[in-house]
Amino acid sequence: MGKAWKEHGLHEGWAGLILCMMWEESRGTESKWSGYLAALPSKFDTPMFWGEEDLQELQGTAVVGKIGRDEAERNYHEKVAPAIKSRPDLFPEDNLSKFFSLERYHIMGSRILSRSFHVEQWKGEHSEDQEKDDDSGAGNSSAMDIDPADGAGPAGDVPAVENEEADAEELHLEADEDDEDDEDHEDPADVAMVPMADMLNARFESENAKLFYEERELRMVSTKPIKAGEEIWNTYGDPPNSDLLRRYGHVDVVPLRPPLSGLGNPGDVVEVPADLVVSAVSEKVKYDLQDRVDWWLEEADDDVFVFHTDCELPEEFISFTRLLLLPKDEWEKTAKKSKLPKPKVDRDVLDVASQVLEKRLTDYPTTVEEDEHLFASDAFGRLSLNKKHAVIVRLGEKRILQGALKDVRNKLQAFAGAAKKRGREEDKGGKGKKARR
Ligand SMILES: C[S@@+](CC[C@H](N)C(=O)[O-])C[C@H]1O[C@@H](n2cnc3c(N)ncnc32)[C@H](O)[C@@H]1O
Repeated sequence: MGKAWKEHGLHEGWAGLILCMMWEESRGTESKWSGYLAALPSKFDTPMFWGEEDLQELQGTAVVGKIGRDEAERNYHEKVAPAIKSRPDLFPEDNLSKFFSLERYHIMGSRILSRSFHVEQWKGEHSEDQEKDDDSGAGNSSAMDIDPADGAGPAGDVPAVENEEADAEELHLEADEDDEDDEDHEDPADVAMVPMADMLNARFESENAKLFYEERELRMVSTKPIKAGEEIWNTYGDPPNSDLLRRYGHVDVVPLRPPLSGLGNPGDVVEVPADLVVSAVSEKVKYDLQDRVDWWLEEADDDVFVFHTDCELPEEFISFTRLLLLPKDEWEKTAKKSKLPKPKVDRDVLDVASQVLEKRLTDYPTTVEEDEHLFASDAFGRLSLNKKHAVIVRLGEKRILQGALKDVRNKLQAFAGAAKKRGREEDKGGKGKKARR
């Protein structure tokens, strides 16, 4: 890897890959990728390109904090623009506004975000052609040519394919990865554009084809019989709608499963920050919670709890809430043993959970009832695509919160009912004894 490449920080994150793609595009038909690049879209429905008014509609959802526009622009100004300026031989002045603008940078970034594959470590030898490419300087590199550092393992089960493919690895679209820690920390060698393989759409649990690669060959293989005229679906890892929208600009709307009903994405999630639990508990107890919080972050490292469409309280959420509620002596014992509290719900945990869920629901500008009503109305059909997507994403999150809240309230009622019954029995028992005395 060239020294200058590293000095400009182009070896980390996506900036270098984006610059390569912009450079290839600037070469027009001289680039061996020109046909491919010309077939890629330049318009995206992802929130990266939304105006302020549409973004407001996503308030409260996991999308808002993850768009990464500022970070991308910082990379452009701090890494890419200085690199471009330093090599007028590669990036001539009259090409700059057409091919190397900030706008083109965002477009290339979005092409990668929506179309790249996460590749396995390249174990084969480089062919002569590849070596030539590698040697020809920063602008001629590509993700497939770079020696990867630590390759990611294949995702999921390898479906039964013909014998000769037994050793093939699955190549999965980037969304399979938990990209919480964002693209900027990614090793660019793990990210590859794969022309043709990126033609396929995906829908929740609809996959009937998968991409495999052997040492020198990529193969898209059907994994189920596909009738003539049927769509061939790849998988993007069935992410929640918040991620589908952020990365691809579309959402999944299919039948939901109990306890939820209606249409949405069964892969949806909602994030609940641990801070909300700390606030709710601190209203109930007099002691300081900081030691417990610090201990939790050391031991479990979860500052956000992820709720799924089963609407259950996540085990980590219960364990953390119990930790904060432990009497002093038990907390000291727990800290000594370095063992997280068992995820067992009791009245106090449910009380806290109900407060937390109610509070989390107020992060959204509209209520779940308002969105359900809008989603089912004719007015929904008249909304712009962005607004429709925003309603579907935030409704999906709110349904989980509401489902979890309903379950918590039912359990609280059951506790209250059981306590009343116990009280009545004790009363009866007490009176009985008195009477006997
Ligand atoms: C890997 S590409 C798939 C090929 C794409 N259809 C194309 O024509 O270039 C991913 C993009 O396809 C579109 N897409 C994939 N699955 C979709 C779906 N279920 N509904 C709507 N759009 C979808 C989204 O725009 C997404 O950004």
